[in-house]
Amino acid sequence: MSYVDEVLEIVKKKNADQPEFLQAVTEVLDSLRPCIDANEELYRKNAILERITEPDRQIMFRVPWVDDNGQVQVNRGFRVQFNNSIGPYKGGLRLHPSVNLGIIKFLGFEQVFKNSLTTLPIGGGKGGSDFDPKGKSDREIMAFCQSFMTELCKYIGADVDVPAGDIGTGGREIGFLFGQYKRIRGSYEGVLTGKGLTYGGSLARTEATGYGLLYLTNALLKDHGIDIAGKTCIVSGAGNVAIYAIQKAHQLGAKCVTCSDSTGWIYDPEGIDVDLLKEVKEVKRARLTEYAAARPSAEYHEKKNGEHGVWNVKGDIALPCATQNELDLDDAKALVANGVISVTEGANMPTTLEATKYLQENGVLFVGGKAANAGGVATSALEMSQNSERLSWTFEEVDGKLKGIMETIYANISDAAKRYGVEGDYVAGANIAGFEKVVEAMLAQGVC
Ligand SMILES: NC(=O)C1=CN([C@@H]2O[C@H](COP(=O)(O)OP(=O)(O)OC[C@H]3O[C@@H](n4cnc5c(N)ncnc54)[C@H](OP(=O)(O)O)[C@@H]3O)[C@@H](O)[C@H]2O)C=CC1
Ligand SMILES: O=C(O)CCC(=O)C(=O)O
Repeated sequence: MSYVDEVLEIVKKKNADQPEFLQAVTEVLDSLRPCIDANEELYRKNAILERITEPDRQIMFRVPWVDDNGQVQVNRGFRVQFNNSIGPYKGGLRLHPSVNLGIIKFLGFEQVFKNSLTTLPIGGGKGGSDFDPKGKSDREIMAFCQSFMTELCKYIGADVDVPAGDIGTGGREIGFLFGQYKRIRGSYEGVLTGKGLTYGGSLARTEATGYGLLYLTNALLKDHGIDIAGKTCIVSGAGNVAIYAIQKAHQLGAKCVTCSDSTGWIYDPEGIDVDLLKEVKEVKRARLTEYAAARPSAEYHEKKNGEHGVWNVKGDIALPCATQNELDLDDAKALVANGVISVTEGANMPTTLEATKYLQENGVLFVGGKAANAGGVATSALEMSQNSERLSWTFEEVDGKLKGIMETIYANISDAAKRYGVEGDYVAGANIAGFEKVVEAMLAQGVC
C-alpha cells in the first residue's frame, strides 16, 4: 500500500465522525501523491503525513453567557491550533450553529496550506462556536464574546496564536473580543486581526478576501488569454467575501448577476448593486428580500433543497463565497452545461470532491479556496506587521501588496503543478506548493 493510502486509512479510522475533516484531508493527500512518491523514504521516516494531519492541540471549552431575558445560555467554544512550523497559529473564528470539532479541524487543516501559500510567516489554526449571532442584540453579542475570550485568552497571543473573523464574526465581534483580551491580560497587542481602524486594524482588511479572489481570478484568466472585462459572474453568499468580490469584479469590468444568503438568492440581470447589498447585509443585517424590495430589476428566489439556486444561472465565472459543500455534482453539471469558464473559490471548500473532479475533467479552470481566498489571511499578516512596527500603511500600499501576493500565489501554484507533471491542476499545485514549505520547516525543526 502506498504511504498516502496508509495514512488516509489511519486518518479515517481516527476521525470517522468528522466528514468535513476527512474530505479536506482526502483532497490534500490525494493531490500530493506525485510529490510524496518523489520523497517517500524521507517523509515516511519522519512520519510527515501522520504529523501534518494531527493538530498540535484542540481546545474545547464551555461558554456561558446571559441573554436579554436574564436566562443563562451555554455554548461550546473551540480553538484548533493545527501547525505552527512556519509562524504563529493564524486563522478565523466561526460563529454559526453548525460549528463542531470536525468543521473547525477541516478549516484549521486547510489554513496550514493556505497560510503557507501567502509567502508570509503564519501557521494554521481555526476556532469558533456553535453560537448563532442571528437575531441577537448587541449586548448579547458582547456577553457571548466576553465569555468566549475569558477562556480563549489563556491560549493566544501576538506571537502565539492570532485569531480573526470568519462566518458570523465581523468587526463588531472582533472589537468585543479585543476589549476583553486587553482587560484580562492587560496587554495592548496585535492578538487579533480584522480590528477597527482606531485600534490597530489595517486598511483594506475588510475588502481583502473578496478583492484577493478577483486579483487571482484575473491572473488565471489572463494566463489563459481571457479578458475578464465584459464577463458575467455568478456569485453565492452575501457576506464579507461575496460583497467585496462583487465590488472588485465590477471595478475590473465584469458584471455579477447573483448573490445568496442562507434563506434565498437574487438574480439581478442589471448587475448587483453593491451599495444596496452592503446596506441590507452589513448595516441592517437583514434578509435578501429587502434587496429585492428596493431594486426593481432583481428577482428573489426562496432557497429550496434540491434546486441549483445560483448555479443554474448562465455565466462565465463562478465565485462560490458562502460556505462548505454548497456546490455539488449536479450544480457542477449545470455550470458546465451553461459554458462556465472558471470556478474560483472565495469560501472554504465550497465545492464537493465529486464536483471538483467533474469541473476539472470538463475543462473548467478551477482554483480552490486555499489559493483563491488567501488574500484575507495574507492581509491579516500585513496587519500583524503594521502592529509590530506600530505604523499604519495607506489603503493603496496594502491593496498593492495584496495584489502582488495573489499574483505570486497564482504563479507559484501554476509552477508547482508543472514541476510535478500535472500542469493546469491548480488544486494539486496549491497543495504541493503549500505543503513543500511547511515540510521543509518541519524537517528543519526536528521531531516535534
Ligand atoms: N472573511 C474572511 O476574511 C474569509 C472568509 N473565508 C470563507 O468565506 C466564506 C464566507 O465567509 P464570510 O463572507 O466572511 O462570512 P459572512 O458571515 O460575512 O457571510 C456568509 C454569507 O454566506 C451566507 N451563507 C451561509 N451559509 C449559507 C448557505 N448554506 N447557503 C447560502 N448562503 C449561505 C450567509 O447568509 P446569511 O446572511 O443568511 O447568514 C452570508 O450571507 C466562508 O467559507 C469563510 O470560511 C475565507 C477566507 C477569509
Ligand atoms: O485573517 C485571518 O486570520 C482569518 C482568515 C480565515 O479564517 C481564512 O482564511 O479562512
